[in-house]
Amino acid sequence: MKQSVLIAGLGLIGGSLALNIRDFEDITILGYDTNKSTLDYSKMNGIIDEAYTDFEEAVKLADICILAAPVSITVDLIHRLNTIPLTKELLLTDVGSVKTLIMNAASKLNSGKISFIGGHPMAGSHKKGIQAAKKQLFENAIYVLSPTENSTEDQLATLKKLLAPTKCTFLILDSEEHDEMTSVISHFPHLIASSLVHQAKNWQKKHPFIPKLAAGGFRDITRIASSNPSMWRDIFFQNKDKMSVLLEDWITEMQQLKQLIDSGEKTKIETYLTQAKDYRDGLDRKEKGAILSFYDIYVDIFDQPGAILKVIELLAQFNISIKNIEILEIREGITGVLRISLQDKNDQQLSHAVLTKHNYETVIEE
Ligand SMILES: NC(=O)c1ccc[n+]([C@@H]2O[C@H](COP(=O)([O-])OP(=O)(O)OC[C@H]3O[C@@H](n4cnc5c(N)ncnc54)[C@H](O)[C@@H]3O)[C@@H](O)[C@H]2O)c1
Ligand SMILES: O=C(O)C(=O)C[C@]1(C(=O)O)C=C[C@@H](O)C=C1
Repeated sequence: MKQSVLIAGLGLIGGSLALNIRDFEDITILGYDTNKSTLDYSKMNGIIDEAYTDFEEAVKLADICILAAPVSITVDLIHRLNTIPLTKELLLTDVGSVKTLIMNAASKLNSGKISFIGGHPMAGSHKKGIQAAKKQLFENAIYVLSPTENSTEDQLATLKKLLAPTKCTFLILDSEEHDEMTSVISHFPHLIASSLVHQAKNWQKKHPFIPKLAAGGFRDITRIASSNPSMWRDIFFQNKDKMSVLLEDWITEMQQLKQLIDSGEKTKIETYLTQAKDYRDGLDRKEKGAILSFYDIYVDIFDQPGAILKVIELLAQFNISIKNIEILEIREGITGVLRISLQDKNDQQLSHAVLTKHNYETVIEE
C-alpha cells in the first residue's frame, strides 16, 4: 500500500526534501503550507501530489510527517498535535535549526500514536521559499537525527530510508549537544556576518564609496547576512543562552586581538592568522563534515559571453561531474575567478590538467 508523507512548510528545506522523496514511487507526498501560491507552485510542478491548507486534515492522512516550517511554528504545530484525534500511527520529524525547544515540545506529545525523531539537515542557503528548493541541496551534508524515548530503531531506519535520496550522512546527537555545536558553527557566524555589514554601513557615512570596494572577501564572509531575517530571529531566540555565552567569548577574543594590534606584535598576529588558516584548511580537506568539503579548483575567466559555458563543456567532455560552481568575482571587462567544486581528488586533478592544457590559469587549493 502507498505510504503518505506530509511535509508541513514547503519552503527551501521542505521543498528540497520533497524533491528527493518523490524518487519513491510508492509514496504520496502531501503538502501543507499557509501560503497558497507556494502550494499551487508545488502542485503545478509535481513537487507534491496533494495540497492542503488545513494541517489537521492533512496530518490525519499521513504515515510520516516532516515539520519544515520556521522553528517557532514547528513548536506550535507539535503542541497542536495534542488536540488532533489521529486514527493511525504517525512517525513525526522536523528540520529545525535549533532542537531543544522542539524536543521539549515533542516530549509532551500525549497521543500514544505519535513517535518523534528530531532532525536537522546541516545544509541550506541564504535563499528562502519553494522557488529556491533544489534536489541536490543536501548532497554530502550531515543530517542530524535525534531519536527520542518513544521512537524505535525500526522507525529510525524508516526515516533514514526516506531521506536516503538526499545523499546526506546521518549523525545521531542529543538536542543539547546539537544546539551547542550549531551555535558555534552555524548560528553565531550569522550574527557576526550581520554585524560586519552594520559596521560597513556605519563607515559608509564617512566614505560613501565603501560599497563599491566590497570585493570577494567581504562578499564571502557576509553572504549569510542576506539570509531570511525572521528565520534567524527565531534561531537566535531559541538558542539565546548559547548565543550569549559565545558573545562573551567573542568580546574577550576581540579585546585580546585589539591588544595584539595595538602592541604591534607582528609575530603574534601572524601566529594567530596561521593557526586560523591551518584549522580552516583542515576543515576543507575533510571528506565529510560541518563544512561541505569538495575538491575545489579556481579558474581565471574573462568577462565574455559564454566564458563559463566553455569551462563547463570542457569538463563535461571528460565526464567530470561538477558538484558546485561559483563566480567569486567578475567585474566588467576584467578577469574573474570561478570556484569549481568536484567530487574527488581524481576529478580535481583531471580538471586541472584539462583546463591547463586549454590555456586556463587554474589553481588547486592544497
Ligand atoms: N534555510 C536554511 O539554511 C536551513 C537549513 C536547515 C534547516 N533549516 C530549518 O528549516 C526550517 C524551514 O526553513 P526554510 O529555510 O525552508 O524557510 P522558508 O522560509 O524557505 O520556508 C518556510 C515555509 O514555511 C511556511 N510556513 C510559514 N508559516 C507556516 C505555518 N504556520 N504553517 C505551515 N507552513 C508555514 C512558509 O510559507 C514557507 O513556505 C526552519 O525551521 C529552519 O530552521 C533551514
Ligand atoms: O549556507 C547557508 O546559507 C547556511 O547558512 C546554511 C546553514 C549553516 O551552514 O549555517 C544555516 C542554517 C541551518 O540550520 C543549516 C545550515
